[in-house]
Amino acid sequence: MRGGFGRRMTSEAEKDFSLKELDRETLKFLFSYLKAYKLKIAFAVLAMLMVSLASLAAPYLSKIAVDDYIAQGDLSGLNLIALLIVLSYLVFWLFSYHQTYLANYIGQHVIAEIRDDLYQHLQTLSMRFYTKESTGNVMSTVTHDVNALTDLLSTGFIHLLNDFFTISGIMIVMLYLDYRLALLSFIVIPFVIFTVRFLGKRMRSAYSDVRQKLAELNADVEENLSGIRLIQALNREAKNEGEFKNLSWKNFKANLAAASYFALLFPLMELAKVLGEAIVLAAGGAAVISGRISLGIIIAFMAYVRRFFAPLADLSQVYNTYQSAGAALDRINNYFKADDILEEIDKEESLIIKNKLKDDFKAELKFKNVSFAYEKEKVIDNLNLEIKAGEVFALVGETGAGKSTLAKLLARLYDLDEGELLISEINIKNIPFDILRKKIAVVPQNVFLFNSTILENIRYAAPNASQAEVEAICGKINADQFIKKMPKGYQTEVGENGVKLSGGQKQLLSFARAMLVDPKILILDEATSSVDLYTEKIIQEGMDELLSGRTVLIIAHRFATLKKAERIGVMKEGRLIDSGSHQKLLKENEIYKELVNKQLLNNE
Ligand SMILES: Nc1ncnc2c1ncn2[C@@H]1O[C@H](COP(=O)(O)OP(=O)(O)OP(=O)(O)O)[C@@H](O)[C@H]1O
Repeated sequence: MRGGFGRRMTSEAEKDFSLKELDRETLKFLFSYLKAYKLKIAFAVLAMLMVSLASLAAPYLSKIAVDDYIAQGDLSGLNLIALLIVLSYLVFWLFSYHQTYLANYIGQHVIAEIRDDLYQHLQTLSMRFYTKESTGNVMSTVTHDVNALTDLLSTGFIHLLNDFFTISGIMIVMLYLDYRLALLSFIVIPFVIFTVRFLGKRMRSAYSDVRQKLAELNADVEENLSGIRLIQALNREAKNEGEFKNLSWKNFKANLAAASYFALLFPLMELAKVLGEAIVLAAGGAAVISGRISLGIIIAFMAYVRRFFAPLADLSQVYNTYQSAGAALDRINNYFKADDILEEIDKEESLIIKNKLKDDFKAELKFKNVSFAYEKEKVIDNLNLEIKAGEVFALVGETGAGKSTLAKLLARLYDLDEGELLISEINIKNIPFDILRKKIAVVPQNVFLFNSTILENIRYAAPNASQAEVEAICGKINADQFIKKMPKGYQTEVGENGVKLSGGQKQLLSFARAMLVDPKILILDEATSSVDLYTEKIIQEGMDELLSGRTVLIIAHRFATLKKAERIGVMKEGRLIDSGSHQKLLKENEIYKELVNKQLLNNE
C-alpha cells in the first residue's frame, strides 16, 4: 500500500463533496443499519429535546424571579425559583448524559456493524477488484471513511438536533415574551448567517486543503520509509529531504490559512452577540422605562441572546461533518456495491460435488479454449492444455507470456472470460472453494510472509497442523537445516513480510506451507533470481520429494527444474504454441531453443 493512503486522499477523498450528490440508495443503506435502533433513536431525540428545553428554562425562571418575586419582595418564592434553576440544570445534566451516551451507543454499534460487514464483503471480492482498486484506497475506506461516519453518528446528530431545538426554542420564547423586542434582536441574524456562510465556505476549503497537504506529507513519509534501503543505496537523502521540506512548508501554510479564518469566526460571533445585547439593552431598556415591558423580560432576553449565537456558529461546523461523512458513506456503499465476486454453487450442489470428489478425485487439468484478460487486452488467448494425473508439466515462455496468469486461474483467483477449466472433469466454477484449496496449492513467485513466527507462517493454510507435522514436512524439503540454526528455531519471528529472512529461506517456507496441505495438484511459480546457489541446490534436492505422487505444473525459469518435467509447454503471447519433451522441443522449436540457450542455461 505504498503511498496509497495519502495518494488516494489527495486525489479523490478530498474533492469537494456536495451533500446533494448523496443518492437515495446510499441513504437507504445507512438507514438499513439504523433501523434496528429505532427505539433508542427515539429516546435519544427525546433526550436532546429535554436538553434544549432545560437550557431554555433558566433565563425564563430569572424573569419570573425578577418580575414576580423580587419586585414583590417574596423571598420564599425567590428561593423556590432558585431551586427550580438548580433543578433545571440537573435535568439538563441528566438528559445531556443520556443523549451523548445513546448517540454514541447507536453510532458505535452501527459503525462496528458497517466495518465488520465491509471487511467480510472485501474478503469475498476477487482479485479483479483488487487489481482495479489500490490497497491504499481500500485501507483508507475501512479506517478513515468509517471514522468519518463515526463523527456523524456519534456527535453530528446531537449537534444538529440540539442546535436546531435550541435556536427554535429561544426564538419561540423570545417571541412569546415580547415579539417586538424579539424581532428587533433578530436583526443580527442575517449578519450571523452571512458571516457563517462566508467564513464557513472558506473554512471548509481551507480545512480540505489542510487535509490534502497532510495527505501528501503522509504519502511522502510512507513511500520514503518503505523505500529507505533504495534511497540510501542511491544516495537520494538530500533530494528527498528537500522535497519533504517543501511539502512540510505547504502543510504549514495551509494550516495557517485555516487558522486565520478560524481566528476570525469567533470574534465575529462575539461581535454579533455584543450587538444583540446592545440592541436588547437599548431598545429593551427604553421599553422598560416607558413601562411597556418588565425588567424581568429584559434580563431573560439578555441571557437568550447570549445563548443564541453559539449554536448558530456551531451549525457551520456541523455542515463540515456532514459533508465529509456524506462522501465517506458514498464510498463505503460503492464498495458494498462492488460485485467482483467469485460465485459459488449452491449448498446442495456443493454437497454432491464434495461427496463425488472425496472418493474419486482425479488430479488432471484441462484448459479448453481458455481466454482471459485482466483489463481489455487478452493475456490468455484461446489456450488449450491437458495435464494428466501424476504428470510433471513445465511451462516456459518469455516474460509476460501469461504463465503466472495460468497459475492464478488454476487457483481460481480470477474467473475465465471464455472457455472452460476442468479439474477432475469438473468445471472449476463448480468446485467448492474449500475443496479447491485443499486439492491445489500454489507456491507463488513472490512469497508473502506474515509478521509472525516461522511455525505460524508455515501452518497458515492448515492451522490445526501440529509442530511435529510441520517439522516433518520441513525435514523432507530440507528447510529444517536453516530453521534449526535460527536463534528460536520454529518460534523465530520473520518480521514484516519476512524481512529477517533471505529470499531462498522465504521460498523454502513457502514450499513448506504448500506441502503441509498435502495437495494433489501442485503449482510452482518459480522465482527467477532470488535464490542463491546453495539454497537452490537444497531446493532442487527437496524437489523430488515435493513432486512425487502429485500432478505438478511448474512455471520454470531454471534448467535444473526443467529436467524434472516429463513434458514441457512453450507459451507465447497467451497461447500454448508447442509442447513435448525437452529433446523434441530442442530439436523442433526455435523459441524453446532460444529460451534454453539464452536464459535457462545461465541459471544451471
Ligand atoms: N494484475 C494484473 N493486472 C493487469 N495486467 C496484468 C496483471 N498481472 C499480469 N498482467 C499482465 O499480464 C501479462 C501476463 O503476465 P504473467 O504474470 O502471466 O506473465 P509471465 O509469463 O508469468 O511472466 P514472468 O515470466 O515474467 O513471470 C503481462 O503482460 C502482464 O503485464
